[in-house]
Amino acid sequence: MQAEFGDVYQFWVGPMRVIGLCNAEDIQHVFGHRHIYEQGSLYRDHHTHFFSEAIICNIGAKYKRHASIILPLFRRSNVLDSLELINDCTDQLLDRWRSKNDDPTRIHLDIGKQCQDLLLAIFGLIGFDFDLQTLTDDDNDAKNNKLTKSLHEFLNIFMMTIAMPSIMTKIYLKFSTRYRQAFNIINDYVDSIIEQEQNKTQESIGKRKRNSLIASLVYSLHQDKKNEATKSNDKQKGLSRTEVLHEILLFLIAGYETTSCALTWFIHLMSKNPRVQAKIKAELGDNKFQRLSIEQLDSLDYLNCVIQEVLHFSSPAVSTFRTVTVDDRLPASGAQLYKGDELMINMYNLTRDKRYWKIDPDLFYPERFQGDDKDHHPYASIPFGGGHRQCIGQELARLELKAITSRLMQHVTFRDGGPEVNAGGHNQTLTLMPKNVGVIITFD
Ligand code: HEM
Repeated sequence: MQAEFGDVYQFWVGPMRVIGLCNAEDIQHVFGHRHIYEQGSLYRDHHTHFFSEAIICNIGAKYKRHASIILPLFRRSNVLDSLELINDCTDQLLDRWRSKNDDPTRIHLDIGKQCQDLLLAIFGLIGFDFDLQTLTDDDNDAKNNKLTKSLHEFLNIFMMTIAMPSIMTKIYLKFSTRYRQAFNIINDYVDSIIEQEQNKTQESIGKRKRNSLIASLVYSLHQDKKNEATKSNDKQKGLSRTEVLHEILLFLIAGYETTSCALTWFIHLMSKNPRVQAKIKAELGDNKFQRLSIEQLDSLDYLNCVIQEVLHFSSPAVSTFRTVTVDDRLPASGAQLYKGDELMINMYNLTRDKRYWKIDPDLFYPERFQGDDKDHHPYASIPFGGGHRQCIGQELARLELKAITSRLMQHVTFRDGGPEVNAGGHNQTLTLMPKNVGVIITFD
């Protein structure tokens, strides 16, 4: 669309005017003015079909109530405590690979699923103190596949219904047995997660509520449901059971899908770029197998650039939305916006826009962030969005990616499985997932 219509173009979704934005200057303005630009209603409306009470669908007082409970848990200081757990789970994945290492030429075609299993296991434990058993179970075990398959099904239906009018989505979800089955399985897991937490003493929940998502959610459950329901959103405190359920459902999906997508890209890109892999291993130096501390991870500058480049080169999220709440004019393009307009912020286009990158943006080249592109426009690479509705989980995602990739690079080398099976390309689901990934895993 940008190639044909320029940096700012419009189209209509029913009666709603949607404006596509592709220039960093206007996008910076949008993200910098939270009183004018609110969470996109196209974004919210669709999510509402799946978890209407979760933070992603909320604005105003309701958003603030949910944010006050959830946001503090995802600050960097809280997230850092999860390092050991991330290492434990990564070691489990390495053990799984080791146990299948009988044939050193085997091409692994299920890297995407392996990454999802890992990230789900990690998020289950970090977010919910709950072992989702996606790593401990054997590949063919029905139980393991049940949850990952149901989450997949849920996401596929989420994507399939994106282009449908709202009423059609409603009808589809009401009558689809595929959706019902997936939803019921996920719901059973969510119920078990809540039940496990509720079985703990109030004292224990109270103590952990500052650094455990599930303890915080369960601690905030309304004691007097009827009384709370009569209050307006700005007077209410805590969350209803449905709100807790929807938050868990949202986080179960948001907590693994995007990060596992980035990790799958990392593995694919490493297999295609032995030079980059060798440089990461050289940076790890003598720290061959020992677990790294936060300080050691922070000192890995080159790996940091690689992760930045993976998120930049193959940004898991391609766009996000904002709704205009007051008439405004965009500073760079001069486009006039009116209350009720919807903005589509094209994050992916920015990453490929030659105006913002001195080194060819179509090249996977981590060194760009150490050299010519070090001082790039701050809004030319925004994998986590921006402004007050930017990604809640970005500190956790960055820690996960750095801890997992450094641990993998301490133990294995990824090699190209061949031009066809490892051809890359992408499938657009909720994220931009790599399509053909086939790598050989060699233990160093
Ligand atoms: C590489 C990993 C990730 C990427 C690329 C990513 C990307 C994004 C993007 C682009 C947005 C929209 C931001 C905006 O509109 O400005 C978003 C929102 C969100 N993300 Fe992430 N995300 C990642 C990981 C996570 C994780 C690990 C979690 C959970 C722990 C998470 C939870 C959320 C939530 C709850 C929102 C909605 C925020 C709101 O509505 O205020 N994300 N993410």
